[in-house]
Amino acid sequence: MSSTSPAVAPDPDLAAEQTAVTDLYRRLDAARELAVTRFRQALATPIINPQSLGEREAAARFQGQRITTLDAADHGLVIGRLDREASPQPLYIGRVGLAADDPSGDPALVDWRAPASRPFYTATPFRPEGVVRRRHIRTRGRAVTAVNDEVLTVDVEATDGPPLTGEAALMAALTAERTGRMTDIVATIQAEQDAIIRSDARGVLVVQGGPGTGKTAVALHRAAYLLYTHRDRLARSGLLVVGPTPTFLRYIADVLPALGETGVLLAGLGQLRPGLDARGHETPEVAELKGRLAMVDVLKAAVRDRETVPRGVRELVIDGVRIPLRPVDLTRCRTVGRRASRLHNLGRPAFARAVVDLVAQRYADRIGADVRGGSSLLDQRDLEALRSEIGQETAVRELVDEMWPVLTPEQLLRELFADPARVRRATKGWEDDERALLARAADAPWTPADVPLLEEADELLGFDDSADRAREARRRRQARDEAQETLDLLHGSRSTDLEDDEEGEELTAGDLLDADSLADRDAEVDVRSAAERAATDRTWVFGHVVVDEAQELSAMTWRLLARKCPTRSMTVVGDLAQTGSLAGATDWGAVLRPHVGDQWRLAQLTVNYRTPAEIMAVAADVLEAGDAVTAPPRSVRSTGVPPVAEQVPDADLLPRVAAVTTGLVEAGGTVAVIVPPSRVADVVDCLATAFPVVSSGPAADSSAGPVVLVPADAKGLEFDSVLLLDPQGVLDEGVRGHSDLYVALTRPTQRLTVLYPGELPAELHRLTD
Ligand SMILES: Nc1ncnc2c1ncn2[C@@H]1O[C@H](COP(=O)(O)OP(=O)(O)OP(=O)(O)O)[C@@H](O)[C@H]1O
Repeated sequence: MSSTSPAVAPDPDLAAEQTAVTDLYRRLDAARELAVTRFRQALATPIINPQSLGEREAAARFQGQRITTLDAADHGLVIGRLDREASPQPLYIGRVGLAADDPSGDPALVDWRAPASRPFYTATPFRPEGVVRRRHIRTRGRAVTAVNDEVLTVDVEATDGPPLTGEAALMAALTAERTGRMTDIVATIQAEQDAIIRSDARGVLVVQGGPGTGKTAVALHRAAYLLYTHRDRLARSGLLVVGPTPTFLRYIADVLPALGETGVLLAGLGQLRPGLDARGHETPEVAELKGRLAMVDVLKAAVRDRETVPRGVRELVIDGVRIPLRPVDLTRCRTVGRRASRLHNLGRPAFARAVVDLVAQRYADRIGADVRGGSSLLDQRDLEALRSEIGQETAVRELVDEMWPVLTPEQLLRELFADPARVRRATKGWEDDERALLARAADAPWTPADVPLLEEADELLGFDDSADRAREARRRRQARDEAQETLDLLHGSRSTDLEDDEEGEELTAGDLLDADSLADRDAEVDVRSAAERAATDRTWVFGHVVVDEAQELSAMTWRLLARKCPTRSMTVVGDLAQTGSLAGATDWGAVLRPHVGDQWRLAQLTVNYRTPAEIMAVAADVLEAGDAVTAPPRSVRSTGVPPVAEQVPDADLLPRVAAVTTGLVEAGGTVAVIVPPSRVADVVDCLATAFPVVSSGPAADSSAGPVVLVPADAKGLEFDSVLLLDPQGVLDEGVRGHSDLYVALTRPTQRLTVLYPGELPAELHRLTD
């Protein structure tokens, strides 16, 4: 427990803080009014050319974002204050920065991410960092409801574990009912979390921590911190946050705007390919296989397999002339294509030209030979014309398409997985039962495990953008000509009597600009944010990537993320004890080595802010039984409410589930029923008769009613109450049963009930003791 003693401050303090908070809200309102005025002004700016349109859009966007940031800060604007040795004035800390009237002194409110705020999170009686007193200010709406002080200059004795910062405020936050959405922790960030949030942006930072240690919270606050401290760079390049499922992303989506950030792209594992939302299902074994790095070679082989040479001699008939093409000649054409580009689609034009040359030559030989007994009648110009005609011949085009089709990644994968013969050719040395796992109906929906494969295929295929480039070159030439005309007009119209008078020469647009830069200025300005552009551009490179529940990512997904972040500026958070997927990680070094070698650093979180000690003790037994490589986290609080286990005969199970769920709903807050996959349908049917809204699966929403989840879908989430049904089923049905049970047990913030038919698994003995 904390080494400082929280005390409820007397009323005069409350009144004084109310005055300060009211003043800060007045400044917030003024700042917002100013932003709204500027926003309107920006919209009213007349558009005289494309450039002014661009500028107008950019200004409106900037002010729009500022309004969003200020709006988000309205809730709980002020979080506390620091009284410092060096200054008679307190320093107020809040969700945004607000300027003071006197710009030479402290700001009226310091943004929680600014360096000056740091002691608010890190100062302790052992290391007060110049702070005499830290005051947490709690508010509801704009009213101050409590202030909690910590005096940091008192003598304290060392205690076990790290001291808590702002214990009273922290406990109030932790015991609050959950809403189904994550809230920010700006007011109560703890020192070990703060060190991670503000850690250097460079390199790969891995945050390993048990359930409820605030990994997700810390990752999101770090994202907000980096966007604040590296504004310019990240505004240009954007920041990607990767989470496991759409439900999880919805759960965290509110936090970043609440932290004042809008320029972040959130993506689930099925959404890492722009334009695709892959939600198909597949077995863990298939997902694991598709997640292996060996798939890179499979795809390479599959692409080469689409560059084929017919087995025997192929005869084309052109204008009645028979032209035999031998495999050896066509193989030579293929070699020309392969040498021209590493990428399949980009090699095709060279291949096609080689085929046309070959056919044209043979044709010329034939018609030349017919007339003059062997020597050609055609000169170079005739041959050129002939080539052009041959290139239009349907038979030639069909041959090119057959031997070297233009391929999209979707087409490559669809046709590969739907054809066992193709799979066999692309998987030399594989066992047949593994090959069989890759089989997929051509019209099956894409799954998250397909996403890195589609992206990899893109890397191998490339796309032929020569038509786009030609179009762009034409557009530029035209713009340049028009710009030159404008400049000529301007030049022609300037006064001639000043021509020789250097002193008094007037400058015209033509002196300052050349046609190219004028054409550039008129080019359309793309005013979308980095996140918006990144969402549609698969070649986008991010300035920083945050990965949550990172233990679930396959090797192929890591490869994809490494491509999207060549600077390797990444924050990776996860828990090896919770890995549920077969493709997931059991060792951070092994996962990261192919991409960064040993160039990554590890930070650990050890305190569980979610699960009460009574429940965590049960979860810790499961962790141990599963031969975990990690230690369980230490719970920060206990509720005095022990978890309950009840044996129920199978036949009575569903009615009992309905009754217990009703009791938990009545107790208040969010409720989840966590079940093994085989029981989902029955439990949903049963609860649907008792509650107006019951949701389940990746889209489940606990703010609307109880949710029924398998452990994989509950990952990362938390609920006030959890009913765990059939723990033995969870152990048996999961590919990593102990991880799944551990995840299920660590979701509640208040109450846990376990219902089991048959025997209680030995791991849970504590529940019956
Ligand atoms: N410093 C803090 N102040 C207040 N609440 C906190 C703090 N740190 C964490 N929490 C709360 O603890 C809960 C658990 O945090 P979070 O979900 O980030 O943990 P996690 O490590 O990601 O857990 P899991 O591994 O189960 O996904 C959340 O409700 C979060 O808001």
